[in-house]
Amino acid sequence: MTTILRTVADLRTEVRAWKAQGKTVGVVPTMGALHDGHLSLARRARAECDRVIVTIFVNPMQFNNPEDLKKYPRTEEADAALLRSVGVELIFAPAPEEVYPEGFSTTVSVAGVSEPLEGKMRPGHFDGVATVVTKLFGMTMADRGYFGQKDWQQLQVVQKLVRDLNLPITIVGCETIREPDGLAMSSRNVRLTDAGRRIAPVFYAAITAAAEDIRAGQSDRMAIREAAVTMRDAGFERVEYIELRDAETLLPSHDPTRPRRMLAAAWLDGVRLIDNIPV
Ligand SMILES: Nc1ncnc2c1ncn2[C@@H]1O[C@H](COP(=O)(O)OP(=O)(O)OP(=O)(O)O)[C@@H](O)[C@H]1O
Ligand SMILES: CC(C)(CO)[C@@H](O)C(=O)[O-]
Ligand code: BAL
Repeated sequence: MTTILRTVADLRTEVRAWKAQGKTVGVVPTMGALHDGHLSLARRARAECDRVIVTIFVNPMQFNNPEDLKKYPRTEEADAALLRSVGVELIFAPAPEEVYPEGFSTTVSVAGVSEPLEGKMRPGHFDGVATVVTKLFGMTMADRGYFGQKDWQQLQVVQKLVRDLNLPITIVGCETIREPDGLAMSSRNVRLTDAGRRIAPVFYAAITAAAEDIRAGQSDRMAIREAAVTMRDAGFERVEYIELRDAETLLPSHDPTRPRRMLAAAWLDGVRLIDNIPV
């Protein structure tokens, strides 16, 4: 059975009872509109923890664009059915007032890793993510937290905040789940037109080709420029960034002995898509 709870008090009562029985608890934070990417996180949590909580909360604090917040897909009934099929015990779906009651005034801000790339393009976004994730960890008292590599920078921000604040939770980064044509699954993909959906796989193909060229010895700058041209020629309105970075700090990296990551963001059909791959 999958229970839906809406208040922190009810959630705490349930989790305290589990903990008293010595059960381990996994949490999968989401904003809903669930797809196979989310479900892969829930399945991994299911395999590794005695009890699984999926949180569904479209967090206003992390949206720097009010239109994006308004248009964010909300499909709670379908989400609950999917989570039931995975065997998730509890859905925590609070109202904004429950998470941010009158007078709420704390911000968690992770300096450094939050600043480039998504942080630069979406000012305030990672403060919103770091604050809500810290709250969700406190509310759920989970032992393990599951996050997708699709949001690579977010995963690094969360790992850093857990280390810096000594939070008693282990973060598990899960592989990006893709459509058969390579497009990374994302809740925002439903906003693409049919024509846009046909163009979208060029994103992953272009950054994959660039990563291969860099590994084969081509200059970073040249390989990245070619990827951007390929995407624009295919019909992407705008390539916001394609960057090769240190996989953990996200600082520019020209040291091939350290793990590196290519991260990118681009607009198609007025929808902002992101993706990343190891190099
Ligand atoms: N394709 C995917 N593969 C693996 N994990 C994913 C995938 N898509 C999302 N996730 C992870 O699921 C969690 C919740 O993400 P979120 O609810 O924002 O979904 P989303 O599809 O990324 O939506 P958005 O359109 O906001 O990017 C995050 O940890 C995210 O990294
Ligand atoms: C982690 C998260 C649920 C926090 O709101 C969100 O940023 C997301 O869905 O990736
Ligand atoms: N998937 C990361 C959350 C966001 O785009 O707001």
